[in-house]
Amino acid sequence: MPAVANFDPNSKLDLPRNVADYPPNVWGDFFLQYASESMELDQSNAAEIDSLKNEVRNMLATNNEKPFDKVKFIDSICRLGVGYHFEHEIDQVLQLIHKTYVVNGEIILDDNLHSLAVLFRVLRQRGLYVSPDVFKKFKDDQGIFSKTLIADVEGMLSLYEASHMMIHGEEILEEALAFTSTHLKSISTQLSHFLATQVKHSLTQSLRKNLPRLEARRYISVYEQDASHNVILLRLAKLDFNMLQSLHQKEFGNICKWSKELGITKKLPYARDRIVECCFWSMSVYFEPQYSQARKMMSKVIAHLSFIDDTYDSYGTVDELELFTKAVERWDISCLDDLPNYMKLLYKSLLNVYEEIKEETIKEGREYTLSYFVKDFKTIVQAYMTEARWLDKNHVPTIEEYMPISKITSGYPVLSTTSFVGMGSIATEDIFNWVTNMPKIVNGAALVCRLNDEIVSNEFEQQRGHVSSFLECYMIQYDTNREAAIQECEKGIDNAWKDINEDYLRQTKVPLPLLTSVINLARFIEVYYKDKDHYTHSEGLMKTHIKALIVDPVPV
Ligand SMILES: CC(C)=CCC/C(C)=C/COP(=O)(O)OP(=O)(O)O
Repeated sequence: MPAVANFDPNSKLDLPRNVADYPPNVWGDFFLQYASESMELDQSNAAEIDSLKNEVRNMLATNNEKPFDKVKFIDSICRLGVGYHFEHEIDQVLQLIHKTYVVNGEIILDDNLHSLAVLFRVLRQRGLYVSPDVFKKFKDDQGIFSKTLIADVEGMLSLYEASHMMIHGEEILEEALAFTSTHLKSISTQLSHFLATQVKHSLTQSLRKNLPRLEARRYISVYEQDASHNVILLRLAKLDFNMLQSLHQKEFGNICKWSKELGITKKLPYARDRIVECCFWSMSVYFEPQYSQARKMMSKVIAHLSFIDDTYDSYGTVDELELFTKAVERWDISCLDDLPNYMKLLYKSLLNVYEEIKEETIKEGREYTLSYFVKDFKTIVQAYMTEARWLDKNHVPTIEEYMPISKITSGYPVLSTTSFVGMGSIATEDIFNWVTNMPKIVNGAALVCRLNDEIVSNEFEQQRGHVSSFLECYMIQYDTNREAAIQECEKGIDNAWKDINEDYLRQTKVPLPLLTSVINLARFIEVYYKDKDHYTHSEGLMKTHIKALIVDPVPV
């Protein structure tokens, strides 16, 4: 039995515990250097940023440009990560374009494939419906996409990116995705290094499924190499990126300091020590300065979910877990006495985080958010308990039993709700009612999380005792093999994205920033649970990305 199994002198030593052999934390105390009392934005370039913002705002307001040029300019602004400064202006321009050039969903403007595909994607990204029939004219007499398009790499790439906005029943976008993926892959060896890099990147990480801040970091250098780039916009993107980065650094520093003082990772050595990655998770949900406080709360909640997940998945015995579940159901500090020592620590710390959240929401007059948060938190802990009981009894659930529970234990329903707690008055009580009743977009994000996690984590988890995964349940229920089960997962993920896109388009009562938070949760999974679980194995891609986004400034 691994050494950590007996770390708590008051826990029962003779009990079998499924301790996982998690890799250590890869950051140590690195971020402590950035801890800071003052959370003011760095003012050194503030005046220049303001003046650049004004110039870009004026460019957005001029009416003498062709609609396609305007849309491409807006696309660059958004990809460069500075769209949040111009939400109102961008909205006005796109609403007007939609009103003028889209009739009954059909785009009535004409241009080449690249321009039409960018227009299609940009409008849908704003939640404005446009029909994909605009791409029909690029098909030949046999009804398939014309081979002549293969030479148009820019058009193919744009059609590929546009196809990821697909909703259910859009056959033409399915065909577009298959066509562009196949041909972009096969021609990539014949392209210039610059173009081949763009193609390769898009094929592994489409724009729709990529995190905005990662895209900004990458696109700044792509845009810079485009001879026709807008110098003002580029300079704004660079300065703004670095200004926000220094805020993120302070936030990471402060949370690391809090975690070190709390000392919980030392006291719960069976759990993953991933505080930096938890900060990165919440920074991926929203990066804008107005969500600094929201990130702080969310990082702490993610950290606790991670400890609790490891307690249920690995160290806790089923009897101890029953006690912890009851304590969470009662949500009262008096439950502390019922718990074994190591759980006391976790429970107390969880309630402290809750008190902090409560204080903040009371300050904002938004206490109504709290009951929704607590309800979702209880639900996830009860679902963890169901999984622990299954494991204890060696019960292999049917897919019908497994999916509703495992969508909850993906953590994404409670994290969607948590993300809204810090988003201010746009997240009204009606919206909390909506988000906590598993709307399609949250269900989709939970599925993206659960099914991707199943594909990449299954073997590592089954080495120790772990509740049966989707793959096992499916293989047993349908008497089939692993490949078929993985295929079913992939199909589920594709469908989940269509649900996400559909709900995103159809929601008129939910402001886009809220929907974007949920999409960003799904995107995080698409990046960090793709080829492996980079949260648990955080030394590779995860570390490289954290370094690029939080540590290394963009050269200016
Ligand atoms: C989204 C949330 C809740 C983040 C907190 C950290 C966490 C539990 C990650 C998933 O771990 P895992 O891959 O071990 O998940 P599971 O145990 O569900 O397979």
